[in-house]
Amino acid sequence: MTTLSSTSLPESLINHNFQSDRLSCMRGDRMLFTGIGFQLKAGEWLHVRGENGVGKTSLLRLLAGLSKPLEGSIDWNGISIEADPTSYRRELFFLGHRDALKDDLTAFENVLIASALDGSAVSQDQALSALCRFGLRGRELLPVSCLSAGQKRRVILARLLLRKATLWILDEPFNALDSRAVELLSNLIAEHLASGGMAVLTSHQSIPLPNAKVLSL
Ligand SMILES: Nc1ncnc2c1ncn2[C@@H]1O[C@H](COP(=O)(O)OP(=O)(O)OP(=O)(O)O)[C@@H](O)[C@H]1O
Repeated sequence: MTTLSSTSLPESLINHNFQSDRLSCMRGDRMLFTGIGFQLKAGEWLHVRGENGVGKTSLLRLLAGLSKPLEGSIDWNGISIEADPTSYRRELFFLGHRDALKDDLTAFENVLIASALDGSAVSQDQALSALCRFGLRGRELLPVSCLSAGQKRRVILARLLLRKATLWILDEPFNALDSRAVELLSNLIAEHLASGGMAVLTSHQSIPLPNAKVLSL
């Protein structure tokens, strides 16, 4: 297995650290999990695995700061994500189950608006080239409502390409993708990790990426 040399990373990334300790989560009257802990450093990723309904999405929503744990801590660079949620969100890209696209806008408009809201200045050329990289040439000016499930997913992945986030939290990112798009996304995640990024993914499939840590719920 390849390991990242800390000397090959920019100074600003070497000390990045994402960590949780003793997390527990309750949904309805059911305790989904207790005592969950992990630590990720620059270039590492966490594969969250488990059967349907075990709590993977619930865990990712906690890690993204979208809901609160019953107990336990989640720290980004040694600081609780609750203490400075704005800085944390700037470093984060979260891909949930739902596509989070505006159906009446085009793929191109969706990418431009999402990037503006993220605070990343993206040019029209960059947006078009990201959509093309994900095979959407010729589809970029269609309303998203006219795209297939896999094409909608590809629009989100074009956003991922443009977003300069250090931590990617991706819930079932390979869902609805064909084999070409799976390869593109795998390459994109590999590039992200090689440049010192981190990722937390759920997937029922094995993912051939280096520097994996596995968390089985
Ligand atoms: N708001 C809620 N209220 C009550 N129960 C909930 C709520 N959200 C989730 N659950 C329950 O919590 C359990 C875990 O759901 P979750 O979506 O985290 O599972 P998962 O491991 O991601 O499943 P899958 O592999 O099917 O996507 C499920 O039984 C679900 O019905």
